[in-house]
Amino acid sequence: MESLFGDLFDGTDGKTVKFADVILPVPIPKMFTYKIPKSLEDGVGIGFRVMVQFGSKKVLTGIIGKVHQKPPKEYEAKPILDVLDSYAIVNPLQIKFWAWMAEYYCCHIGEVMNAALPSGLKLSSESKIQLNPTYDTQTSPYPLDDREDVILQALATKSELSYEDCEQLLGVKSIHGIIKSLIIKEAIIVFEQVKDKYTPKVESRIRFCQPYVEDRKALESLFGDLSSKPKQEEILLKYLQEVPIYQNSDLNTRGLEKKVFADAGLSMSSLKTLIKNGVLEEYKLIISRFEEIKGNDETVVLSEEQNHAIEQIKGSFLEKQVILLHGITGSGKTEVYIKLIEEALESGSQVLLLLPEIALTTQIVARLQKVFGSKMGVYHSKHSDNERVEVWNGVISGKFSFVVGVRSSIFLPFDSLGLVIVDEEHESSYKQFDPAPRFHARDAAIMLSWLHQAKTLLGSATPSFESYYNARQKKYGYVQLNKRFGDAALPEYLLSDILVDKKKQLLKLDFTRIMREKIQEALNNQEQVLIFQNRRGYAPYISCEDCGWIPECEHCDVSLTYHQYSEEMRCHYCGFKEKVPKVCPACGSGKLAAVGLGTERIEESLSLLFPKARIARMDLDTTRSKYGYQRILEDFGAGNVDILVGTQMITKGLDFDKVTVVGILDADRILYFPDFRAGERAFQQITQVAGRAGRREKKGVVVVQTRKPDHFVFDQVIKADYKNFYVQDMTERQKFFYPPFVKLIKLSSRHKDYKIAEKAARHLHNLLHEVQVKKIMLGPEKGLIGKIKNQYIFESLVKLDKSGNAQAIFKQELRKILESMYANKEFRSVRIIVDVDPY
Ligand SMILES: Nc1ncnc2c1ncn2[C@@H]1O[C@H](COP(=O)(O)OP(=O)(O)OP(=O)(O)O)[C@@H](O)[C@H]1O
Ligand SMILES: [Zn+2]
Repeated sequence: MESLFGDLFDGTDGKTVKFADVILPVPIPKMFTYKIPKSLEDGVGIGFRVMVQFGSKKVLTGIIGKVHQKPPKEYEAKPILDVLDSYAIVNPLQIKFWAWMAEYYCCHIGEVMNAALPSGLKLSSESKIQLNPTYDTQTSPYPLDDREDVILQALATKSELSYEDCEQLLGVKSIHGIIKSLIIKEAIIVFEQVKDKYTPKVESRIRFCQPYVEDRKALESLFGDLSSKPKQEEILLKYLQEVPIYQNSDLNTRGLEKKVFADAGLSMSSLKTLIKNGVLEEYKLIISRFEEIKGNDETVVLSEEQNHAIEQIKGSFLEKQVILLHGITGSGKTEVYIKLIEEALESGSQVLLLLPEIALTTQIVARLQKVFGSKMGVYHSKHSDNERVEVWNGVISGKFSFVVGVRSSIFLPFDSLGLVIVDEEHESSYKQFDPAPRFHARDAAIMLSWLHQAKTLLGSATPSFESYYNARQKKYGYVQLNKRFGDAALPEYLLSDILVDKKKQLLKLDFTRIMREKIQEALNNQEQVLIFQNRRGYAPYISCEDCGWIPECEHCDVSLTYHQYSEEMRCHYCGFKEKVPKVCPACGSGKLAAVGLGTERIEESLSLLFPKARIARMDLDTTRSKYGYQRILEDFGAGNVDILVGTQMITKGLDFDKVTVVGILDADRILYFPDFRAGERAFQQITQVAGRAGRREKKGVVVVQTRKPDHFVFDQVIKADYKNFYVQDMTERQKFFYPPFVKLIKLSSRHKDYKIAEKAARHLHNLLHEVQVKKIMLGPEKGLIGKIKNQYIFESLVKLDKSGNAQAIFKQELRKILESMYANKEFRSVRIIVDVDPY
């Protein structure tokens, strides 16, 4: 073992040894210190991926978060085994950002790293075995059994075997027992082989061998030689036609895609001969997965309002870091963003535009691509892992100075952001609920932007109340766009009372008379209709008309949703599926009926009510494929569909000129949601769907079906009186201690044993109660859904005072309490989930 002295000083030059704190993908809330071996010292720094030994058996890959000269106190640092990169794939600003996120959202920095890196950059390691060089069959005190012998013999000829190889070799399902025995007998050694998961896309290309490029005479005589071989001649002529090296010999370097020859119907065997004879050569080129797109300078003339808003924004940015752009639906916010993005790019900064869900905003992306072309990277979940790595690397190399993306794009390796825009900033899809980090991308983006000393613009027609509150408190700047672009009018609302129509027997297949009339009118005029219902499947549930039995998920505390198309009932929480029973399992009655409305059922009803109309549906079930959304929206945009039924997916940012009627089938579902933000969400959702109607010359109509037409939310939505609604709602929130007046933290304890889950929740609650800061604590009680995937859930809610350092103290204590709980044998198997800002 090395002496302490030898640990600090390496070799004879007396220089201090360097250490690296490495972020590892393990659920332990800290970084781990390793020694940087002299041989690697020049090749590493913050942001490099390294391999290290973790524990006694495992080899893990992590990222260096810090380099320093302090050896760890509690343990002796092991050396870094290897460095995987020749440049830092993560920059110091990102590490700062990760650290902030772990701190704020009370999670581990390793979890943040996991969320941040595209999986193509994460390394997978695979366990392999090799012969232990010190092992000798003759002298070993432990005899091997037959199966162990087979493995050892195989290792004598092959230097390594994977677990899978061994399983195949012996024809067994699980090899672990045998491997363990071989390790104990010291016959083999297990090691991890790291595989880099990203594979660049390569293209086969053809070009002339250099002598023919340099020497024109050689080329001419070559054609002479080939005059009796027309097929080979054809190939060369095709090449020269596409790559005129006579005019510019440099062109040969890039050559021609091999596929071109095949596409032209030329002989592939002649091509092979030319390569064999040293005339042409084949080589591989790494190419981008993204098509080259040229921006065109299509000039849009901004309206007076838009210009005015831009001036105000620029003025306000002189004083404020964050500005809220409150522009009504259809007011033309996109063009305002474009102008600001152009200016930021011209000044040499990077720009990030966040959208709630790219797949749904294909329209905006298409518009932006026209302006910014290949400067713009697009980053979202429907991209493959390899495509994501290319965007990541493109940001590092400078290829993409502007990125449009969903919430995970805040993790891209930007180093000089100048502007961050968050479009539809009120959208709940910016919040990541599971797994940790449970962050809100808008809030995190503001922090990111601050770290870069950049500006943030939040845009929405229906701002979140937090952002509006911050604007009214003058913490944010505030700019409005109060008119629709091109003088389009806001739509008219018609409230249609479901109960009245029911009584008068005017309700047909869940559609009220007014709703049916308005749809018919639109169809007669060759206009389009959007129908909104935030529930997919056929019906929320099935019920027995005789005994009231309702089928429930075996693993979760929820009823199963009926999907008629596949004739099954599914759990939307865990994916559990079951065929619909023929008779009620409780009472044997055959009267099982579907209750409630899902998008599938609405689609069916519409086809019965309007047999001539072309109807499409857009929800999670119809958009699972990569281009699912795009296809439906393109079809709708091209006028191939008259009525589009959908969930909240159809509310976001859609801009279609022929939509004149929007129908909301069951507004009460939106109104009565058990959450302190129910009112705010209802106002936002109704205004947003409605905002899809009448975005051009013709005024739109919004038909809202409800059992409560005099609910106060409707009144405010119709008057488009955002401010008044906000003021009323805020009075309530202040009275009952809800955000933005307090900070909310939700803690849930999950366990498969009901009693243990409950006990842990109580224990945690009591410990937190002791923390000496101003707060209110609720619970612990059974979660709104008491069981998910066989885990019972108990929740506590903490309302923290926002002033002073209550938050910091509380989070610090919380961390200690969690550690003590994990150290407690009784609660070790309980999953405790901390959710900061759980909304
Ligand atoms: N200066 C302009 N010149 C021509 N067309 C414009 C201009 N500004 C906006 N438009 C058009 O007006 C329509 C509405 O604009 P946009 O989609 O940007 O609205 P928005 O503010 O994002 O609305 P929402 O919040 O409803 O998504 C679009 O069709 C857009 O192309
Ligand atoms: Zn379930």
